[in-house]
Amino acid sequence: NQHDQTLFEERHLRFISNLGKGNFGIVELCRYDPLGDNTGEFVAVKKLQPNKQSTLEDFKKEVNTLSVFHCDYIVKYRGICYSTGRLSMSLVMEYLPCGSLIHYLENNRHNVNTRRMLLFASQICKGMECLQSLRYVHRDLAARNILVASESLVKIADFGLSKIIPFDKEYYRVTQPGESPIFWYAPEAINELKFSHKSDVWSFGVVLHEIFNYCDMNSNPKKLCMQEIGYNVQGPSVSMHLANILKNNWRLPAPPNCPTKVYSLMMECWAYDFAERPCFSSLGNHIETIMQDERE
Ligand SMILES: C[C@H](Nc1nc(-c2c[nH]c3ncc(Cl)cc23)ncc1F)C(=O)NCC(F)(F)F
Repeated sequence: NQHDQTLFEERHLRFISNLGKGNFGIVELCRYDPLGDNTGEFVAVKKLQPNKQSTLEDFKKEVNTLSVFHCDYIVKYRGICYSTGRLSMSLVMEYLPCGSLIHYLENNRHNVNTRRMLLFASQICKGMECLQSLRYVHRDLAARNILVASESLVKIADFGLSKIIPFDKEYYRVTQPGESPIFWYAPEAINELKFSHKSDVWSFGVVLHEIFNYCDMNSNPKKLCMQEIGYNVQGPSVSMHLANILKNNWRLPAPPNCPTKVYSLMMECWAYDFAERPCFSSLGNHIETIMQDERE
């Protein structure tokens, strides 16, 4: 709740480097060093940049979201830092030195086997079950938004686009598309801007595809979809072309050496009708069954 919010004093936050730009704003690597002797811990600080899409209120919602999540598979929120004059605020999170799953898989292809990939996938499922239990839809589930905590633990991050589904509905409809990651979007999200736990399941299928492609940038979802659509198609009509090929049952092709059972799991996540897609709990169980069969 609001009262046990851990407050970080801006004067003790020492900027080290920029980690990247997220849905809400930039994330910096800082050392929180109240003793001033460089013994303080590293933290990831997300600076809010209120723009047309996101306001301070939305940001406070993200803060509250993260603060109630006590899940091993969701990046840990540490507290907030009000900047001088309280004009803006920053979200302080744990810093995971291994970085995003894209970075990790690109650089560790040789020592990540099928079992390890399936372990990561089952952890993402568990993190999504946590989110779902609080009626949150992530809306930007992608390998770039998964953090690697260790060689056997990953965590979901970047809730900048996440929304709470209203209690009287099963989906959340956004007003403006913004710069959306449409290649990770379910058809109903592309066509009607409708987001639900089942549209997150579709995106999970795309994350599974990324993992089994070792996040190889030459065969990432955007590249493969644009190859199918045709590079001469530009701008807003891309989403219409993407919706069409999905309607005509085109799907991302099986990654090289991807086990048949894993590819059919992706295909289940990409059922055109969201009611036919599995839920995260059954996905998690299915993945653990495949893990047992995978004698590595
Ligand atoms: C916008 C920020 N971008 C980046 N973050 C980090 C990062 C390393 N270690 C980290 N530890 C805690 C956090 Cl919150 C981020 C990082 N590395 C490269 C980035 F481009 C981000 O949040 N990306 C989502 C996700 F966290 F999943 F990678």
